[in-house]
Amino acid sequence: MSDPLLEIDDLHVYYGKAHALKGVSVSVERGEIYGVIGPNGAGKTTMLNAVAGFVDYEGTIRYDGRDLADERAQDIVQDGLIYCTEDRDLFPFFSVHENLLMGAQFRDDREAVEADLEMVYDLFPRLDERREQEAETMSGGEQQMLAIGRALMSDPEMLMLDEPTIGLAPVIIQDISEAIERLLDEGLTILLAEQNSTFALRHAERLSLIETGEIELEGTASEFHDNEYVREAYVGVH
Ligand SMILES: Nc1ncnc2c1ncn2[C@@H]1O[C@H](COP(=O)(O)OP(=O)(O)OP(=O)(O)O)[C@@H](O)[C@H]1O
Repeated sequence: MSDPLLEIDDLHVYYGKAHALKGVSVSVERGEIYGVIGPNGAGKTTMLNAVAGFVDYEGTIRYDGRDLADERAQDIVQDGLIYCTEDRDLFPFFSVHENLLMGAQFRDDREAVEADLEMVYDLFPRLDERREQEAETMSGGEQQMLAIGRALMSDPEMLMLDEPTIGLAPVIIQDISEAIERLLDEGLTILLAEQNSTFALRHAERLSLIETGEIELEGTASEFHDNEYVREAYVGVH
């Protein structure tokens, strides 16, 4: 039975005269990972930015039944929707531990926050080994893990991830893959924007392909695998 947590309907975004998103509709079911793939400049980040309220949009975005046009960014986080941007937005001079605590800034239950800290350290042992290290001195992969860990510290119901594998070594991508699978097992809902189609197809149950601001294809992972155009243009299997 359909139980959408996030519903994006007929989304349009303009940057001046440029029409960056041209009527995009996506529905993310509770507990699933939904992938959005597409080339540079397709509009993936713009879509996530619209959901986060970072850009003006036309159309409707509903989270858990509520119209996000009526909510402020802080309310969205407190309602369980968190966004891990491509820039990661860490506090560079704060330690790993301090960055993680910043993720919990809207929470009151100290015991639950402590438990989630341990959950994040268990999920990412590389962070556990670097609790006191300043974020700016960490590798790109460690920073990505920290950004995901910090997002998890808000105790989200839904996580939006923008290009979490960009520029990362396969061994680090594997660590992030395993973390994502564990989080899905625990019931987290994920909206994943990725140019790395192999990674997106490995995890996502359903996907959309966006090109120049429009959804060109929508379907299940196996439908994407079977699609010759997707294989040739995005997965590199000829
Ligand atoms: N702030 C902005 N002002 C003007 N144009 C923008 C702005 N942000 C994005 N764009 C344009 O909107 C289009 C979609 O960009 P977007 O960043 O959403 O694509 P993307 O699919 O996330 O690409 P990438 O994978 O390279 O991040 C691009 O043509 C981009 O140049």
